[in-house]
Amino acid sequence: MALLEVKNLKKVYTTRFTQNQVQALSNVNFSVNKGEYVAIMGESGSGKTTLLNILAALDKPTSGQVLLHGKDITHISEKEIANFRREHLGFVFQDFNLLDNFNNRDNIFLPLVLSKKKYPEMKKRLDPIVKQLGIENILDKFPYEISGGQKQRVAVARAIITNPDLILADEPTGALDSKSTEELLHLFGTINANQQTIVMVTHSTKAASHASRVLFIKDGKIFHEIYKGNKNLDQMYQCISDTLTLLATGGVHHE
Ligand SMILES: Nc1ncnc2c1ncn2[C@@H]1O[C@H](COP(=O)(O)OP(=O)(O)OP(=O)(O)O)[C@@H](O)[C@H]1O
Repeated sequence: MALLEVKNLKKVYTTRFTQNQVQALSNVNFSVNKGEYVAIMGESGSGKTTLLNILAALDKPTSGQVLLHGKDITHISEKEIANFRREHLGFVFQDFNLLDNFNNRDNIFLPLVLSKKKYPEMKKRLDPIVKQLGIENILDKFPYEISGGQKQRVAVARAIITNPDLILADEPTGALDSKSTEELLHLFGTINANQQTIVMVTHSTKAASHASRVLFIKDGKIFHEIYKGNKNLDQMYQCISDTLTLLATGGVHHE
């Protein structure tokens, strides 16, 4: 069974002042298996953020279903939703979303503290992760004392420490320089090789070429998908670029 199933997803926004209807997603269908690394691409306004917000249970669709392990997350009550997110999802954002009043260790511990885990359990989980991410020597520092690349590593540690079913990443390389981007993509590759499922929204062809599959959204619909298969990074990059050109020129994709 797929880990994540998105079925006939539709989202219509009603604008606040003019009451106009905007169809942000129409009939989106796809599924993600455990251990997959899926990138979602599309032009500005195509519906990526809307989709990610619904997958993150931050917003409700107008109709359709999002099943995680077969459970429809669009019907979780407001009371349960924070717990659900903490237990099942990990988040990595473009702007890191770390708390400046907490040192990096406590930022990483935060989801476990909120889940009322005991300190020995938290420490047991932290040790291998900080080693893997190479952030042992910055744990006592505060987010404002470290670089963007290091902040994103702390954010990744916070995302994976709960062993989430799914990591949702929103433009994770958007604020990073090229060296930190390389490091983060390498890191995502490593955690994905450990069977961590990742769904990442990105504008970066380079970032997307590391994924095992790329979904392209156009006008709120899935326009095309590319599987990495045996392609190397350069071939994947080229395939993605070609599809983006097709998208931008308004082309219709033919299988
Ligand atoms: N709260 C809202 N109210 C009304 N319309 C909205 C709202 N949020 C998004 N939209 C519209 O829905 C469509 C999809 O927007 P969305 O933010 O999902 O696109 P996106 O692909 O994430 O864009 P970007 O890459 O620029 O972030 C757009 O036409 C946008 O103007």
